[in-house]
Amino acid sequence: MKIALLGYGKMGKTIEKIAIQRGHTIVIKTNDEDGYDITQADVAIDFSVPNAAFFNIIKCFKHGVPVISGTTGWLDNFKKAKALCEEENGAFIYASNFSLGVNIFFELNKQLAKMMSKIESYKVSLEEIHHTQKLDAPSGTAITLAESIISEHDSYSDWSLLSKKENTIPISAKRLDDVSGTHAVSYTSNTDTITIEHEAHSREGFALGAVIAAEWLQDKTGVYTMKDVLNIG
Ligand SMILES: NC(=O)C1=CN([C@@H]2O[C@H](COP(=O)(O)OP(=O)(O)OC[C@H]3O[C@@H](n4cnc5c(N)ncnc54)[C@H](O)[C@@H]3O)[C@@H](O)[C@H]2O)C=CC1
Ligand SMILES: O=C(O)C1=N[C@H](C(=O)O)C[C@H](O)C1
Repeated sequence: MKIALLGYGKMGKTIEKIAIQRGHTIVIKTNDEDGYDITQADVAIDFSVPNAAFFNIIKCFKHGVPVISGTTGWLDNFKKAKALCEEENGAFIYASNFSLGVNIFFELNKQLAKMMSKIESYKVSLEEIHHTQKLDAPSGTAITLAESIISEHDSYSDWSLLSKKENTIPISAKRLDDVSGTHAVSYTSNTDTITIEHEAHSREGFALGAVIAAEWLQDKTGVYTMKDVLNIG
């Protein structure tokens, strides 16, 4: 596959390594919004910055190039991107986290929230830890976890950074040197705490998931998720 890397930072470089190992060719690597011909690529992988992702994605739809996006912090425009994809008969996968481990963790989180919905004595909280260069907080993965809890648990209707309000899931976002990404969901009662946690050891799991998603999407049209790609849950 000929791959365009829209965003050639920490993730773009890791994806390049994994894509080449899997026999693909990188035909575009860019940190700019233009100055390249996207139609050279069979598929585009966008890991850029929050204010560039939407533009990069819709450019791919307009030129008939399937696109994977892992960029976080741009989801105010997600519904618009979905609608444009359908209008242009494009192909699109967005995931706040492409790693297999986190996608399994997403399913565990849903199951646990469903169980906990029946037990009033436990209160939920989320913690995410990332490297200090991260632009957005809370992380996209923490938002996905919180939204799943809200959909499964009767006591919660919103999330917020460090909220103490009833019905609102508090999220703590910490920034420490060199942390690839750690997410923990905790349920605390007066007597104990249950925690499920995912810790990424490097960026390779995210990158491998993104390349697998690109391989899967290549000949399709429509809007999909990692659940479709991995066939889990
Ligand atoms: N969904 C997932 O599995 C994961 C998502 N991410 C997200 O991916 C994004 C990128 O992460 P990193 O590579 O760590 O950041 P980074 O800061 O190392 O790389 C981003 C790159 O985008 C470039 N850029 C700026 N404007 C651009 C434009 N208009 N078009 C294309 N590129 C442009 C920057 O120059 C930079 O090189 C972040 O939003 C992060 O949260 C990161 C890891 C995993
Ligand atoms: O910026 C990062 O590094 C990461 N961002 C994603 C997020 O916001 O959830 C995924 C992963 O945790 C790494």
